[in-house]
Amino acid sequence: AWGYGPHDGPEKWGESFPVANGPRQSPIDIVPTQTQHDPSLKHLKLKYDPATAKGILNNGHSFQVDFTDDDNSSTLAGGPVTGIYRLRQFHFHWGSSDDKGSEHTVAGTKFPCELHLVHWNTKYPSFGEAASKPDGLAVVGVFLKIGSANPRLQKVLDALDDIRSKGRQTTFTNFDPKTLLPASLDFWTYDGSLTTPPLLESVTWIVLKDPISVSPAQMAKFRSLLFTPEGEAPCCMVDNFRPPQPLKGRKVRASFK
Ligand SMILES: NS(=O)(=O)c1cccc(NC(=O)NCCCCO)c1
Ligand SMILES: [Zn+2]
Repeated sequence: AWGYGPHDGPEKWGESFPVANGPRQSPIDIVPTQTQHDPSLKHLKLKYDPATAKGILNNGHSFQVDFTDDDNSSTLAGGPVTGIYRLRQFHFHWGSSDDKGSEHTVAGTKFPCELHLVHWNTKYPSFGEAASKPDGLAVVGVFLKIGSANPRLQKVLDALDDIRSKGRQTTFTNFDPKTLLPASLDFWTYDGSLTTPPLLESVTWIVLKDPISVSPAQMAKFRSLLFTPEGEAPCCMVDNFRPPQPLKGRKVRASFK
């Protein structure tokens, strides 16, 4: 199976997932001076019901907070998308040190961490179905920047003690992911893919321009997780990011001037 190490990491994924070298792979380096402001982009409409938060899981690649997605209680609309997309889960990617960790970069700048809020298009019957369609998914990316401790992250970080090893999960309820977003919803958008295998080219990326804060101590909590299941030699869950991929002629649009 795939991972982030020297033998199973991003440089090897193409052997099992040839789409790794496809025309719309993610992440990318966003170069603001080469983006185009698109005044026709609508504002992002995010409606999240805290009651849809269900659980938190260490899946061996990251950890994710899962939401019930059997109705339109938590949705994304507007922005670059047509129709209504349902929130499925959010997760993070981070580094072994504060100088790296994000998947998207901004004019070469790496952030220590990146949050992904994953939504699927309700024109399809399920996430699994949507994940194989070119307009199936919409992922909101949020950069985390080292600064003061972010109180909004604390409930998530406090739950990590219960899911240290791969396969561990616990209940995680009454949480509004909107509290994790920056004040401004200004964004860049482009057509891309999942950043992990199966690397499906089904994601409309919506990357917020403004970061949220995270403290060094909070970053240490992310790094206390393990890639490995209980009973195996422990391997710290760090550097679970794919590096930027070739743009291959794609345009990156900005919702702001
Ligand atoms: N990192 S991301 O592009 O936001 C993204 C979003 C939704 C799913 C995925 N990747 C997967 O679900 N991969 C299947 C196995 C992952 C862990 O079980 C990646
Ligand atoms: Zn991700």
